[in-house]
Amino acid sequence: MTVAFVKMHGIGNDFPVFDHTQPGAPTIEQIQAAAVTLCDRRFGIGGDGTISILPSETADFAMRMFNPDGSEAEMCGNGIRCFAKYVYDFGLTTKTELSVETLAGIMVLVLTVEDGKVTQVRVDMGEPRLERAQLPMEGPSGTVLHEPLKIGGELLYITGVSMGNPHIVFFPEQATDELIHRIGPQLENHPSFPKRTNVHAAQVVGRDELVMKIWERGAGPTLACGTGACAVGVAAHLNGLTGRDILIHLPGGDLRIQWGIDNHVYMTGSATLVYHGTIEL
Ligand SMILES: N[C@@H](CCC[C@H](N)C(=O)O)C(=O)O
Repeated sequence: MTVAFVKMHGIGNDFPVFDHTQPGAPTIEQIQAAAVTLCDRRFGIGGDGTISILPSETADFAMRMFNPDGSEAEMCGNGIRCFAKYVYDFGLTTKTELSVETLAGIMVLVLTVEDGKVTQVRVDMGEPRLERAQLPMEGPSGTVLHEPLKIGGELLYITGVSMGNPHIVFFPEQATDELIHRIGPQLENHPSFPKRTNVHAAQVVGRDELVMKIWERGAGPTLACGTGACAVGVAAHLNGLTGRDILIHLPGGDLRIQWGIDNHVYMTGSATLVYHGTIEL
């Protein structure tokens, strides 16, 4: 079967995007079964996960996301901005405020349109979930705030934030590639996390600015993680390191993260179309 897709990215976090609203589109089960190959950078299209656009009974659209290891993620922050650009730019909607059903709940998106194309998307990512059981992480009830954890003889102080998907954040003096490549896989697969976890090393630059390095569950090191940037923003404020409105420099670009007094986290950033293609499934 020949399947149409577009390749998109949100500050370097890249995805083959499949539109299941079109006649002749693959089923979601076919994309799930093929996710490992589709995301392979040598044997497939290549990507940090697949994004699927589906109809919804409770929102304007529904989104599903599969990681390069074939596991399904509850939510994808960079992916949902690409999703918004696709549905507007390709005429699936004329709305500039959209609701999108995800496994982490319904997200509300506000699109900035210039010359008929979406350039920026602001996403209401909902409330951060701070209870240990909501991550989930083994251990006593309560939050996971600046909690000591030994990883391979190294003592880390971790903060746990779920944005519907699990994130562990720590704050080294220098957030280097070497550090995240070493710590990331150990924390992702640590027995404390029954659903594994995304991992972020965040370096404070100022009260409203951070640099972060990323290790994604099911994907490894990536150039950006939108839900991860939200988790870093929340964790930094909870640890008294920043205010509630911050600019985060990720390896692939910048995201603005605002943790509102309504307790919702707002993420603003770009989305880019790279190319159209077809592939044999
Ligand atoms: N890149 C994403 C997150 C994708 C899912 C993640 N790997 C997980 O398994 O939770 C983002 O931009 O949020």
